Amino acid sequence: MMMNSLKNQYKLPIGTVLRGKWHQHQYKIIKELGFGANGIVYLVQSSNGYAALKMSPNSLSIITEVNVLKAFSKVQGSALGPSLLDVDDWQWKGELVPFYVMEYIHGRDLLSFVRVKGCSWIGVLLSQLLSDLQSLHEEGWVFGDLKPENLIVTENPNRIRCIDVGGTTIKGRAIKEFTEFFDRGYWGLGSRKAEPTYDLFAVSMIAINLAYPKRFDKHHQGDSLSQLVQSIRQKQELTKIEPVLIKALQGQYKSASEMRRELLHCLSYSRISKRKKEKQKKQPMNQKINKNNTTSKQLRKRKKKGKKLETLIIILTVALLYTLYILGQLI
Ligand SMILES: Nc1ncnc2c1ncn2[C@@H]1O[C@H](COP(=O)(O)OP(=O)(O)OP(=O)(O)O)[C@@H](O)[C@H]1O
Repeated sequence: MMMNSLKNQYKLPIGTVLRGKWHQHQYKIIKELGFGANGIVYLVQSSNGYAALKMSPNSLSIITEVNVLKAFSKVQGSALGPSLLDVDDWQWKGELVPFYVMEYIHGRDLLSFVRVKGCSWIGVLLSQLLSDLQSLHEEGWVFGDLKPENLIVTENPNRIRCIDVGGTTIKGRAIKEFTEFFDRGYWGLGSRKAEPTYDLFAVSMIAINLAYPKRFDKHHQGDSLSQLVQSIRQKQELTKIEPVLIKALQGQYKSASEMRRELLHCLSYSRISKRKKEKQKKQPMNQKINKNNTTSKQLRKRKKKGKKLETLIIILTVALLYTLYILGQLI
C-alpha cells in the first residue's frame, strides 16, 4: 500500500485543473478512483472526455508502467490493458509530479460482477482473459499480478479488462509484483519466474476466488495441491471445469490458448449433459401423459362397447315384442 503520507500529499480537491508541463493538455479532477503501492488514480475530464490519470512520486514506476502500456498497445486485438493517452509532468508546489493518462475503464470489478450476474459468467470471462493472455505471452510478456481487483468487466459488451499493469514482467525475469493467494510460489507449486504457466496458475486461482470470495489461507500441514483440489471439488460452479483448473495449478498447460480450448470443451460438455439431465427429468412426465392418453382411449373404447350393447338389447327387445305380437295374432 502506498504510504498514507504520500496519499495525502497527492490528495487533490475535486475540480482541480492540472496542465501538463510538456504537452500542455488540461485535466480536471472529477473524483479519486483509488490508490495503491505505486500511486493515486483520478477520474479526470479531458478535452476528449473522461480518462484515468495516475500520478506517483516514483517516476521510475510511472516510466515502467508507461512502457508496459505502450507494449500492450502493440498487442493486436488485445483489450487487456487501458490504452495510453498522454505522459507528462505537472508543475505543482515547486516540484514536478510525473503522471500518465489512460483510457478510463468503466465497469464492475470481477468479484462484484460475478456476485451480481451469477457464476455462469465465470467460464466466459476466463476464456476472454485467456485469449488476451495468449496475445500478451506471444509478445514476450507475463502479466504477473493477476487478481480480481485488477480486472474490470465492462458493460455492453461485457468484456474483461485489466487496470493495473504494474506487475507485467518480461518473460524469463523474476515476477515483479504478486499477491500471495494468486502466487504459485506462495502455494509451493512453482517458481516466481515470469513464464506463461505463472499467469495460468493465477487464472485458476481467480476461478477459485470467485467461488470463495473471502479467499482462504494455506494449510500448514498436508500438500497445498490437495487443499486446492478439495476446494474446487466443494463448489459446483468449479467442478464443471475441474480438470482444467487442476491442470493449470500443476503448470501442465503449454499456452493460454491450450487452456482456453480445454475450458471451452469442458463448458460445452457440461451444457450438453445439463440438457440431457433436463430431458431425463421431463421423461416421466411424458410417460404420465402417455399413460393418461391410454386411459382416455380405453374409456372411449369402453363407452363405444357400452353403446353397442345398448343397441343390441333394444333390437332384441323389439324383436321379442314383435315375435310375441305375431304369436298373439296367430293364436
Ligand atoms: N484505467 C482505469 N480505469 C478505471 N479505474 C482505474 C484505472 N486505473 C486504475 N483505476 C482504479 O484505481 C485503483 C488504483 O490503481 P492501481 O491499482 O493502478 O494503483 P497501484 O498503485 O498500481 O495499485 P497496486 O498497489 O495494486 O499496485 C484501481 O484499483 C482502480 O479502482
